[in-house]
Parts: sequence; structure tokens; C-alpha cells
Amino acid sequence: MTSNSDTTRREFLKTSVAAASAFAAPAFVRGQNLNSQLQFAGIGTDGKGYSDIKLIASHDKVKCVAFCDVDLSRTAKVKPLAPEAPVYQDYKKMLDELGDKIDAVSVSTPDHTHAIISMDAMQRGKHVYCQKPLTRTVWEARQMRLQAKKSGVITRMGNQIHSHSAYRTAAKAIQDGVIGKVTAIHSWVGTTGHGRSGLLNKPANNEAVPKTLDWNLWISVAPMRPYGGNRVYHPFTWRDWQDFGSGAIGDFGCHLLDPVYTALKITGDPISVHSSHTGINDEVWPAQETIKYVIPGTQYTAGRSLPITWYDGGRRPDSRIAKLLPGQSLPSGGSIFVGEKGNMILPHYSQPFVNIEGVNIEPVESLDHYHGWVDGCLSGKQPSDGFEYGGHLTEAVQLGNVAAFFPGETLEFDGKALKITNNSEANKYLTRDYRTGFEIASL
Ligand SMILES: NC(=O)C1=CN([C@@H]2O[C@H](COP(=O)(O)OP(=O)(O)OC[C@H]3O[C@@H](n4cnc5c(N)ncnc54)[C@H](OP(=O)(O)O)[C@@H]3O)[C@@H](O)[C@H]2O)C=CC1
Ligand SMILES: O=C1CO[C@H](CO)[C@@H](O)[C@@H]1O
Repeated sequence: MTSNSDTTRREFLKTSVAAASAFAAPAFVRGQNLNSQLQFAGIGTDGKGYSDIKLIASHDKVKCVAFCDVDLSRTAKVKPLAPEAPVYQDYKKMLDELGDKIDAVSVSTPDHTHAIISMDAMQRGKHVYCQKPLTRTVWEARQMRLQAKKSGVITRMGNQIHSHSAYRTAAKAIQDGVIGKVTAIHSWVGTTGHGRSGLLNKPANNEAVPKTLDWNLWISVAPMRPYGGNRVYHPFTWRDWQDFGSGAIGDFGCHLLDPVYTALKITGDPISVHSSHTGINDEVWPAQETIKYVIPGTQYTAGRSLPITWYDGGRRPDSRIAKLLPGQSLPSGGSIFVGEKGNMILPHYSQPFVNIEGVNIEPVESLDHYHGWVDGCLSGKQPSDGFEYGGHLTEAVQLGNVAAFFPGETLEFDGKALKITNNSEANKYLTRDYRTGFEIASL
């Protein structure tokens, strides 16, 4: 049952956010919303989920009203944040039972469950903070973008470095023209596509599912398979497996390519994608990859299109591309922005530098990524990396994973039609088959 005051408050929050998404929110709406509380539920409560929930809950207008994790043994850390809040194993049951008592949710679960949970929450009018990559597939990323717009809810992707000084400084430097127009991007990370579980195929042995874990809910949209054992798939090692995670580019693409997309204001769909790697089977992602994209140019690029090359698993760009000054070196992960006047090197999570003598970049301040989303939910103002932005970025990242199934081929992509135009077989990898009972209700 919802009390009258809850209904009134909830209805008010909903209408004012809907109004704000249709046109700029009038000051009185913002003011009244900023005085109200955000009733928040955290989904996925260990691993990254714990830090997401803790940092969102540190906003003084947030009230934690529920927690949810498929493994009840992994909920102990969040309980002290709101000892009276109920703990659920099934997010659907939580949303059904608590209804309007929840305004907003975080989704910090393995990649394969981001879309099914976030779509359901948005369809019920909840604001959503969802971890990176926004989704496991290109099709899901498109649905998330469309649904967020349709529902008029406030969204943010969990790529928190977006708000960090290092990435914000890099974006400003590019937009200020420090290296001139950009002609190419090279981004790399040391992380490998598999190796976390030590397996290349499903294990022959099985172990009993821990009593605290609902394995059916963990598997969710993916085809059912036996539990396997601790750290075969969960926790954490799901990143290796095609059914659940997204390999190295899925794990880090939405971090490293985020300042590229933000700085260059990329909103167009990739034109083409090409992969080369050390080998792929039907289960895990390649250990080492090079993915080459061609992306439509913007006001900050020299050409009408822009080549972006991604390297992982120990592969990295030829250091001569960077034309470093004496004393400079390439970081273990990051990006080279090649410009007409010079190059900018952006190490992952630290300040950028350029190879132009005498030019130092003044850092800009960090913002609070988590509070920025909460403030957005209360004011109706969409933060910069909502699902419209995160959806575009994730589509590109996951398109790289589609290309991994066709090494050596250049796949041409028609973003409008959501179709690969020169290889019909590749289209099946843009989406997936959903397990009965776990289909995503799309638009
Ligand atoms: N932005 C960043 O810097 C980082 C982002 N991430 C992202 O966060 C997400 C989670 O990663 P990580 O914390 O490492 O993963 P883990 O496997 O360690 O934890 C995920 C948590 O979610 C729970 N869970 C799994 N499925 C569901 C479900 N359907 N409903 C509710 N709870 C569920 C897990 O339970 P169980 O123990 O049973 O699996 C676990 O407690 C990923 O998308 C990852 O990419 C991760 C690290 C850093
Ligand atoms: O930033 C991060 C730190 O490492 C984790 C494990 O690879 C990533 O998932 C995460 O996004």
C-alpha cells in the first residue's frame, strides 16, 4: 500500500521530471524537487555495487529504501547503510512490491543483466544509474537510449572517470584547440579478454550452487548452464565469457573512449569496424585484440571521418605515433589524440600532456559523478553522460565485439537501420537470444 503523502510526492516528482525532459524546468520546479528526498534502491550490492550504493547514499537527500542481490551472502556490506531497508534477491519482486516507494535505482550487476533490469526500471518510471558498459549487446544499448528518452527519466552510466579532473581536462583541451583538429585516436588497455577464470571452455566438473545464491536469477537472459564453482563465472570472472561479459573492450572501452567521445562530441554511429586478434572460440573473448573503427567526423576532427584504433591484452600503438618529447613516455593504458598542431597523451585516470614545447594544460576540477546523478533526479536536469550518450558509446564498444567474430573483415554499419550491410551473418551478433521468461520488453 502506498500512503497518500507518498503518492503525492511520487506523482509530483514524476510530473516535474517529465516536464523537465520536455522543456527546461522552471526554477520553482527545480527548487521544490531539490527539497524532496530521493528514495533509492541499490541492485547488485557487492563488488562495484557496494561503492556505487555507498557513494550515491552519501548524498544528504538520498534515502536507501531497499537493496537487491541474487547472492544474499553478498549483502552484508550495504546493510549498515540502512539497517531497516528490506533486502531482496529478485529485482522484479522488489520493484513489484515497493512500487512508488522507489524513485531511483543503481544497476551494478554483471553486464548481461544491465539491460533487462534497467529497461524494466525505466518502464516503471524509475531513474537509473547503470554500470558500464551500458549493455552486453548493440541492440540492448539502442533500446536503453530509446527507453530513457521515452520514459523521461534521469540516467547516468557508471563511468565515473567522466567526472574526474583528468578526463574533463582532456576534453576541454581538445575543445580549446590545444592540438588543433584531431586526425586519429589510439586507445589501449593492458587488460586481456579472458584469463580471469583460467578456462577457455565450460568446466567439466560442477559444484553445488551455494545456498545463498539464486543461480537461475544470476543466469538471467543467458542460456542456462551449471554453476561451475566459485570464480568460474561469478563473482567477477564473468567478464571472460561471451554469454555474460564483454571482454577487455567491454570492460574498459566505456572508460577509455569516454573522453574521446566527450572531447570530440561524437554522436554519430560508427561507419565501419575491423578486428584482428589472437583467436576466438564460442565461449570466451580473445586474449589480445586490435579493433579499428571509422567514426563520423565532428567540428573537432580534421576530416569528415575519424579513425579510432583500440588495442588490448598487451597490444599498444607504435610509440612513434605519439612523437613524444624527451622525458615523456606512454602510460600503460590511455589514449593518444593525434592533432594537426601536436599530440595529446591522456593516461587512463591521470592528467593529459602534450608534445608541444612549452605548452602545459591547466587542470579543471573534478565533479561528483554520483551526486551529479542524484541532483539530476531531483532537479530534472539530465547529466552529461546519460543513456543517450552512454548508449552511443556502448553501441560502438559492443560493435567491436561483433567484429571479433569476423577477424580480418571490415564490417560496414548502418546505424540508422541497426544493421551490418556487408555481412548478413554478422547481424545475429548485434543481439542475442533471450531465455524464456527473461525477454526484454523493447519499444
Ligand atoms: N565503473 C567502474 O570503475 C567499475 C565498474 N564495474 C562494473 O560493475 C558491474 C559489476 O561488476 P563487479 O562488481 O565486478 O561484479 P561482481 O560479480 O563482483 O558483482 C556484481 C554484484 O551484483 C550481484 N548480482 C549479479 N546478478 C544480479 C542480479 N540479476 N540482480 C541483483 N544482483 C545481481 C552479484 O551477486 P553474485 O555475487 O551472486 O554474482 C554481485 O554482488 C559490471 O558491469 C562492471 O563492468 C566494475 C568495477 C569497476
Ligand atoms: O575501472 C575498472 C577497474 O577494473 C575493473 C575490472 O577489470 C573494471 O571492470 C572497471 O571498470
